[in-house]
Amino acid sequence: MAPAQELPPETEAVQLGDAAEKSRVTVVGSGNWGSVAAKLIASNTLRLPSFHDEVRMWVFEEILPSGEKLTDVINSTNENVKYLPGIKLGNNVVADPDLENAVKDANMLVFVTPHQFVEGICKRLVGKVKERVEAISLIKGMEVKMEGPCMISSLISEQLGINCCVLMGANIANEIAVEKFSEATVGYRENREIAEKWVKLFSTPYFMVSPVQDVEGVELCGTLKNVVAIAAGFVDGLEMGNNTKAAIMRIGLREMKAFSKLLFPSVKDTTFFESCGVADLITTCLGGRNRKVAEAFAKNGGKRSFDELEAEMLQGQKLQGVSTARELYEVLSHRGWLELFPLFATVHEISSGRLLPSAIVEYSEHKPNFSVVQGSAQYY
Ligand SMILES: NC(=O)C1=CN([C@@H]2O[C@H](COP(=O)(O)OP(=O)(O)OC[C@H]3O[C@@H](n4cnc5c(N)ncnc54)[C@H](O)[C@@H]3O)[C@@H](O)[C@H]2O)C=CC1
Ligand SMILES: O=C(CO)COP(=O)(O)O
Repeated sequence: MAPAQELPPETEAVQLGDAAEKSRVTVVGSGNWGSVAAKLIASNTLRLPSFHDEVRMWVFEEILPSGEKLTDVINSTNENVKYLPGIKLGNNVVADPDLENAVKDANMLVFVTPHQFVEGICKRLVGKVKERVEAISLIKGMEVKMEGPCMISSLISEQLGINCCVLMGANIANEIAVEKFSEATVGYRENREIAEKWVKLFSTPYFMVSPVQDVEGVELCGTLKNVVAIAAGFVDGLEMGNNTKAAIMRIGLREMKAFSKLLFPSVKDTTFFESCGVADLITTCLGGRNRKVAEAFAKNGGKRSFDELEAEMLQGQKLQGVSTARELYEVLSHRGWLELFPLFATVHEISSGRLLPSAIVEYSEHKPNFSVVQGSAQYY
């Protein structure tokens, strides 16, 4: 591959922009990916005249074993010592434990927390954000409501009354933190100009971002691949080898595509070939946290719970795949789709203790066999 090129400077019109027009960015979240996102953004706000230098980062406050507050340590060392140790975030990143204060001046909000916390955060933000704020979600997950599944970007949009794009991709945070080359996809609904602004805010020579007009497709890719990664981890824990894992990834990708299109017929086939699709599926099944903890779960024969393993192995970082599998299962049962998605369904049945990890490749009643289902379902 050709060496990464320097990014072009902003156009003269943007450079001459009045200071009042500059955008202020706040990152809502400061976990492993949240901290890397703040670092990426902070390198660009310093470089690009259309943004204020400072990047606020809302921190869910916690007390470290040393007795110090995480926020204080981030601000004095410029490192998130708990979730991204050893990496300088940039002196223009300011950690703020006060959610309202962190967002009040922002006109660009980057949401990047584990998905289970977003609804509570949005409730606290109602009426507290600026009027014409733009948002982007880096969160991989969904909520299930009485009315059906609700993507996180829609939840943010609906609760706060603001537009919300998404950024997803093959983005293991620790690799991007040390500036190894990777790609990402920005999903947007209608406004290409806003999408381009997000692309500009995130792009660096080692982080190449492309816009795609398919917000649901991009977000569902990022969400569903975490369930496939749990299946890949089971296969690793059972030492079933590369062919089996490749089969799981292939079947998983087909289920991702089928489910996405059933839910949103507008989802584009081409989205699955972007970084948010097949590339994210591969990297997560090879090197992600969901895979790692699912491997340990299978090695223990399902006798130690995911919660216990997550706490022990990830030390505060959160898995998304197990809860997404549960949420997905609710949708599949409610709509009578369980038989169409045997891989998704089996992941939940194993992770909730109803089946043994070996069931991931076994015959069962609702799973006649994977190939029959693939051949017959019109949705594939
Ligand atoms: N880490 C990675 O490599 C990548 C993660 N993502 C996605 O980004 C999202 C955020 O993940 P990470 O930044 O890695 O977080 P993480 O997994 O490091 O999660 C821990 C974060 O949750 C916070 N937290 C704990 N309890 C909380 C509460 N009650 N309310 C609010 N926050 C609380 C912690 O303070 C910490 O900031 C997830 O949806 C994940 O799937 C996406 C791409 C890569
Ligand atoms: O989404 C990710 C990479 O793109 C990270 O996946 P894990 O949460 O499994 O580490």
